[in-house]
Amino acid sequence: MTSSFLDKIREVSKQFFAFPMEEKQKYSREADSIEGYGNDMILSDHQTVDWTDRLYLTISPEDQRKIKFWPENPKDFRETLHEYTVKLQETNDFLLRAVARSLNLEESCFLDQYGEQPLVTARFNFYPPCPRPDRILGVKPHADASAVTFLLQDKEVEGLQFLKDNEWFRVPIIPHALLVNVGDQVEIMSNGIFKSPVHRVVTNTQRERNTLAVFCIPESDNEIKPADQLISETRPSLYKKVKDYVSIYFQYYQQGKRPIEAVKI
Ligand SMILES: O=C(O)CCC(=O)C(=O)O
Ligand SMILES: [Fe+2]
Repeated sequence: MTSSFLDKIREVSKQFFAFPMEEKQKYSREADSIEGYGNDMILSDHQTVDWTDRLYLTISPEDQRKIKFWPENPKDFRETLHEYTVKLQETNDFLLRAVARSLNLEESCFLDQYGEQPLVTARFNFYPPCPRPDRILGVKPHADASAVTFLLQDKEVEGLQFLKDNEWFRVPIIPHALLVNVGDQVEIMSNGIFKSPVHRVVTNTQRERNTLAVFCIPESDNEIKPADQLISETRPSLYKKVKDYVSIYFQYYQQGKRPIEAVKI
């Protein structure tokens, strides 16, 4: 992907969030559904709400797209998103084959667990300036439910941080790079060799921030599990077999718990 193409995606997402509220609200999500434009979903009385506007869209399988939520403006939004995610799916496949090879496994052993019809979703994140960054997060600490996440960061404004050894580390801006994040499902499939890291987004008082996360997720009917070759007497299976991990995930996430704990043995 060329850097001008990455800039183009940033541009269309910025343009969308810059429209007046009436325009964006044409794509508003329904109260109990994640898909569409809106704020953080409220799933629990105990949750903290993230300081963010989002546009959440299903990309693949194509027959599951809800096109009524895909912005008509800017004019090239739909086409650009489609083109971007086609490329990302190729990147996802390439990457998972390489990861398998790096562990001396059959090349397709992770990809096979995606099933015939993997799910690809996109989350456009818009973080407005926030009066109380000392108390309010753009996204609360979480690890991703996906197998793999591709994040296109803002070119000018930082905000993402990863947790390691109880300390938060900031992610620098590399304008022409995508950040690839291992999600919980690769942690499970790799029997914990690849860890799904906890991350959060901090806010700032001065500048808005735009990012786009694309999540690659195994088909929900497909069972995922640690690859057989990664289980041995010395390294037993650390995770249960699981279907539709994303549903389990959401129940835990909004209560501030780590969903992967639910599938650990
Ligand atoms: O906006 C970011 O930098 C990260 C967003 C994120 O973690 C997510 O959408 O899962
Ligand atoms: Fe995330």
